[in-house]
Amino acid sequence: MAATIEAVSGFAHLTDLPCLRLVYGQATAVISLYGAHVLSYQPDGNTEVLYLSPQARWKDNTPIRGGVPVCWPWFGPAAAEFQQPGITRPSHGLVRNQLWQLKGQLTDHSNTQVRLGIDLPAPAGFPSPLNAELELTLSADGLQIALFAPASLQQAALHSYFCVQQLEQVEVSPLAGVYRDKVKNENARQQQSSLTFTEEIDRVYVETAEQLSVSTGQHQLTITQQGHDASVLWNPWQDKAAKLTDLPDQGYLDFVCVETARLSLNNQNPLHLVQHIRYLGQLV
Ligand SMILES: O=P(O)(O)OC[C@H]1O[C@H](O)[C@H](O)[C@@H](O)[C@@H]1O
Repeated sequence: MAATIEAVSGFAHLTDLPCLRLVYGQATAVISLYGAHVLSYQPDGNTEVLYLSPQARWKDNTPIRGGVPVCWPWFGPAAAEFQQPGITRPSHGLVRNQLWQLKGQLTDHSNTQVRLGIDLPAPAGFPSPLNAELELTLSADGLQIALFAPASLQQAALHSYFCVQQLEQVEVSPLAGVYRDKVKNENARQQQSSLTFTEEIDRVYVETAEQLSVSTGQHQLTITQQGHDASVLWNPWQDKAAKLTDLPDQGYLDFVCVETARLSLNNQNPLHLVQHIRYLGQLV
């Protein structure tokens, strides 16, 4: 069983991007040191599970559009608790556009694993420096992404973009119950157990399950989550996609985001947020 880790320069059109390529048997994954951002997961050597925008950029502090962005220590626009007068806080925290360091690597008969870390000086208004680690594990059982940080006021999300073949056939389940609808700016309740995509979707499901199934139209995935208190489901649809300069106008047809998130500001325990992606093969 091949199990290797190799430093590579560049992935897809993102030339010069410092990356690590993990191999375990037939499965491969690529993670960029910029953002500790997983860019690719191919469970069988030729099926790509993650979407990467062909217009994604990484220079000039731009976060990469696609893959699995790491949102930390806040999610979305910074809540009042993270604000400081006179300082503009970027969307989704501070680490999507930072270079992380390789802290450890391991290959053995059961998996291929890397650990990246980041240490940032205390931003204005924060009581102490910020540090986090991301562990990526590729095995016969799938790809696991785990984000760790010490106890503090924080939010986090593993903001995965999944490739889809036919958006109108995509279903994510179970996703019933209460959700925050960020498009309509209201709270709502979903009766049916699966979500389909027929309009702009930006929803925070707070009664989310430990395991979600994603049917992409051609493939079946399961997403197992730990340490989360919400799942965020996102597709920008036509009008918003047209405004995103790092996404082709029709790019919204090619992905859905299923994000494992910890959003409650009341929870100040250490962060241990996990998303485990399993590819179950082609739909028959
Ligand atoms: O454009 P970005 O900062 O990467 O954010 C992309 C999207 O991320 C999440 O899904 C949020 O819920 C959306 O409101 C946001 O539009």
